[in-house]
Amino acid sequence: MSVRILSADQMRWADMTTTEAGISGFELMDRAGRAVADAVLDYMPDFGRVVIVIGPGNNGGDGFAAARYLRSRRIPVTLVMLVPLDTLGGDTLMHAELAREAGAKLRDASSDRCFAELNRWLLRAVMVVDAMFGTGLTRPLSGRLAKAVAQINQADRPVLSIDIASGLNADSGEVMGDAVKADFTLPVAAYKWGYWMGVGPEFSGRLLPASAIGVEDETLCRAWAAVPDPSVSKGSTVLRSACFIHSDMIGQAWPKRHRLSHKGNFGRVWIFGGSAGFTGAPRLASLGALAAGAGLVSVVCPDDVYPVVASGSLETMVHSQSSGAWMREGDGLIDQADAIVAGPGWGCAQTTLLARLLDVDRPLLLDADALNMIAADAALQSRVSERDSLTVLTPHPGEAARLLSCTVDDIQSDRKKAVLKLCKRYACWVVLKGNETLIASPQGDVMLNPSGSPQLAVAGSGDVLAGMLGRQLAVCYRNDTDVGMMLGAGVGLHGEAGEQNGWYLAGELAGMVAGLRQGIERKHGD
Ligand SMILES: NC(=O)C1=CN([C@@H]2O[C@H](COP(=O)(O)OP(=O)(O)OC[C@H]3O[C@@H](n4cnc5c(N)ncnc54)[C@H](OP(=O)(O)O)[C@@H]3O)[C@@H](O)[C@H]2O)[C@@H](O)CC1
Ligand SMILES: Nc1ncnc2c1ncn2[C@@H]1O[C@H](COP(=O)(O)OP(=O)(O)O)[C@@H](O)[C@H]1O
Ligand SMILES: [K+]
Repeated sequence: MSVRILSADQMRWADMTTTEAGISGFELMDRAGRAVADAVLDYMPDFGRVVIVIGPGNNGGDGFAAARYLRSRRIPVTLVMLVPLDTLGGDTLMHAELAREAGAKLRDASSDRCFAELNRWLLRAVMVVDAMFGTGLTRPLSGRLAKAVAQINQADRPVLSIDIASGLNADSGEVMGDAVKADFTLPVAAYKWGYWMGVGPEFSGRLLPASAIGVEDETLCRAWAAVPDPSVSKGSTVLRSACFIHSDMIGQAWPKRHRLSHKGNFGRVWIFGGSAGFTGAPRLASLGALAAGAGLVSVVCPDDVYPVVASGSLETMVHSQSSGAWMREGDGLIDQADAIVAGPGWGCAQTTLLARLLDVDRPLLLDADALNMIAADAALQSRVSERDSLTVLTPHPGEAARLLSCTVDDIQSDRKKAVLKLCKRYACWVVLKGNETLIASPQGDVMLNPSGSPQLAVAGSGDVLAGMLGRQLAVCYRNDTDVGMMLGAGVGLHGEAGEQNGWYLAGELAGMVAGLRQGIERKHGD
């Protein structure tokens, strides 16, 4: 299954490259149509008529091809055309003819006189296939085409959209005039950003696995370099690759534990955080690190909150900042750290200590107040971008806006652009949190996390994530594991835990994470 995410132009380039390599447009359409028919057969609620609404481009061609495959399974099919047949392209016309020969009814709804045909057939459908527009939508829908979308949405039938819900911009997830509210979207060959950007998730319904139509993975990967991503601007890192986080990636991060393993094998995470009024944050981060499987977790907190943090932490070692033992030159305890997390609940009066941590040659995750201090201090900003060791920033949209001196709306209106800008500005890994968290490497490799839930919008869930990712970085440091895979798996598991029922406190979220993680580790033994 492909997990690549492409822009509309990149997809067009990949389609074209594939046809130049010898697979005809007709054949690609045919394979897409077969995948659509299979998906319809999987999800149609009952045996009955399938109505396929055909638009002016190749998306409609996929619809005609699907009709033939559905007919071969004796499904009654009506093809309702929103443009005259004789205006369609050659491959599409050939598929239209084959669909007719296979017994599909072709009905014209391309003029005001016969537009009522659309509603007449929609009312007789058990399922509707939206083959109006795919990646070729260039302007807002208007007139009859917009009316057709409204009628499909009003018909209250299950809708499967081919490639993308018609009317949704495949890159930005914006609605162009109006858009079909799909129950299912079947991506053709690869995923498009529009499913997740903007209001895309509200229109895409359930995303099915991308159909393999013969566009090679290598071609999809070359498309990023061949065609610039629309989000790339002067101030941002160039997007080099894009995929979404999937269960295989999550599985790889937690191999089976060796029978003779001990806590020293599973990474030591050091967490710097806590301040008066915010004593829970470093504790939640430490729970996150332990839940993700860290062997040893230490917390360093300001002296005034030391008794509170220490007394609430059974499983972690707690040091006060002034005790000094943890950061002696040469043999200080900090030398034992495999990764450092700084920021949860720390307050903004820790710039001196933060500057010292930036000098420690260990993977460093900067969260919460560490990010706020950096946003307000040009000297710290330079030190972040000049660091040689692995550095990860984990801002939520508010922190991201401070780091880029812009508004939250600027961040949220193009999150992909924002994450690439943060990479460029700070020359490090960035995890831009929120619905559909984005991770980007300094080289421009972007991962999108499709899991998660608004359940996660609760105080402390980000602290749990910071600790979890601290553990992931510790494993990278010890075992030289792929950083993108480890961060992606951490974010993915956090999202999956957030989707579970049975928790509402961030501490309980850590418990959910631990349960899922242990399940993955044990599964590797089966
Ligand atoms: N390429 C391939 O080999 C393969 C492609 N595949 C499939 O094809 C889809 C992409 O096909 P596509 O490029 O033809 O785009 P699609 O969205 O169907 O229609 C574009 C047409 O709509 C028109 N148009 C645009 N906006 C409009 C508006 N607001 N109102 C009215 N008209 C508007 C536009 O006209 P123009 O802008 O030129 O005036 C053009 O005529 C892709 O998503 C996948 O499903 C697969 O079969 C695999 C192989
Ligand atoms: N609506 C949402 N959908 C999915 N995930 C969300 C949503 N809201 C928040 N989250 C996730 O919850 C976490 C919240 O982190 P953050 O804002 O730093 O919270 P806190 O500072 O309280 O710990 C992040 O991982 C974020 O991606
Ligand atoms: K469509």
